[in-house]
Amino acid sequence: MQIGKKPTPAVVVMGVAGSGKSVVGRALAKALDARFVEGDILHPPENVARMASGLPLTDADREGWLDTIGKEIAHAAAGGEAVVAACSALKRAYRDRLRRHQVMPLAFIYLRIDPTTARLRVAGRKDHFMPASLVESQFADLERPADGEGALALDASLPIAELVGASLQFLLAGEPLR
Ligand SMILES: Nc1ncnc2c1ncn2[C@@H]1O[C@H](COP(=O)(O)OP(=O)(O)OP(=O)(O)O)[C@@H](O)[C@H]1O
Ligand SMILES: O=C(O)[C@H](O)[C@@H](O)[C@H](O)[C@H](O)CO
Repeated sequence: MQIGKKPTPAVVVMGVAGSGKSVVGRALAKALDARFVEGDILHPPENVARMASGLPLTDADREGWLDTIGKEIAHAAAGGEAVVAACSALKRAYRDRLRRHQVMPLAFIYLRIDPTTARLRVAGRKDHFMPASLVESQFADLERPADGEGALALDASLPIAELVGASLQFLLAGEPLR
């Protein structure tokens, strides 16, 4: 989809577990008429088993998973589709790994949240493999996006509609996306 004269957006909604990547990403994809790529369901079974058993993923565990997501984004973009992916993308190296697969610039929406709220949200979610005990490790790994990374940081406690509105504004304003 082409929005005005801007290029078709390719966006990653990132942040720690519980920050709202899935709900915000899905709503943003709907607003953009974009393909939604859910990172959670692209983990290999061994990653899911590791998290479910209370062990955080290592850099090595995440490599193949990031490549799968990067390729999904690139595939949609190559077909001319707008695409929104939900992926924790906690470290700079992970974001660079996602970028490596792209011909087009990749924008990031970073959902900023405090540990207590994240833990409460994850604990309150009953149908998910991620235990609340792993939230602390997510913050330990988190490297906030730096200036120049093409990221918009938003307060994850805002209502979903506001988060989507601010994301759309950022994408449509054609901020430098790399
Ligand atoms: N802005 C928000 N306001 C209120 N509740 C929210 C908001 N964003 C997300 N939530 C709720 O918090 C919980 C976690 O959201 P969600 O599953 O989207 O997070 P996530 O970042 O995708 O987590 P994970 O990476 O663990 O899958 C859900 O119950 C969701 O409904
Ligand atoms: O990088 C990671 O540690 C994982 O990808 C997690 O973030 C999960 O995908 C997700 O958040 C589970 O709820």
